[in-house]
Amino acid sequence: MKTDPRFPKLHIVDHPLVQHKLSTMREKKTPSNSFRQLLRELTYLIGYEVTRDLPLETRTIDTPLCKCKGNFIKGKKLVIIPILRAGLGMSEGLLDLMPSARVGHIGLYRGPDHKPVEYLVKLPSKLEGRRVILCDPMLATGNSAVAAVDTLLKRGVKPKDITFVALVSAPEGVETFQKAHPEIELYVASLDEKLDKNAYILPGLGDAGDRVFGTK
Ligand SMILES: O=P(O)(O)OC[C@H]1O[C@H](OP(=O)(O)OP(=O)(O)O)[C@H](O)[C@@H]1O
Ligand SMILES: O=c1cc[nH]c(=O)[nH]1
Ligand SMILES: [Mg+2]
Repeated sequence: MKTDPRFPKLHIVDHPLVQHKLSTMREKKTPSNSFRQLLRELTYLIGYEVTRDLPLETRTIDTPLCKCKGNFIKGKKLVIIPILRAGLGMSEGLLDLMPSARVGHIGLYRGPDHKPVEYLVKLPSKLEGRRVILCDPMLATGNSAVAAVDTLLKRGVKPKDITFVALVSAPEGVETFQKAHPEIELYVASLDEKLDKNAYILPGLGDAGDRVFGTK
């Protein structure tokens, strides 16, 4: 994993498998079905690092041969929250890793001036004290990520319990996010170069939602 001296909470998962799969996703010739599958596989690889600090508890179990101690993920249920639409491509992968997690949804799209417009919030009750993994493949201006976290904070989630997971990020967006929410850890597969004049990430991979769902 790499870090960047400008962004203390940013973790860049740059494993060779991650770089290979992400580069394939960036290619414009990659069709939606492969794009979706790669996004899911990349989420496993990034998710492996995101969940590295999950607490374990020990129970005695019976193997076919004897008793032994087994370690299991401990504690209150995790909550996975995709930012719709594109985040759905990552929440599926996270759920494969943690099938008993609860799932919430926050629907946002980038409206005029790249300001996020919220159109859906459906969250599990009693979010307080739960560990939340918020996911969205793209962190461009950072405005959508900031707005999604604001929504969670209003529901009583503490910043220390939130982790944000993305695939591709722009320095402008990481800066905005870390200014707004300096306590929150960010995991990405890549910190790209910059935003273009339409606030798309360069080199990026285009519009993630459209590529996941084949809408353009
Ligand atoms: O950092 P930002 O500048 O806010 O941009 C990132 C947001 O833009 C994309 O969503 P989009 O608005 O395209 O919605 P979609 O997922 O429905 O396509 C992406 O999935 C993020 O949610
Ligand atoms: O490059 C970008 C920026 C925002 N949203 C995307 O899907 N892609
Ligand atoms: Mg989109």
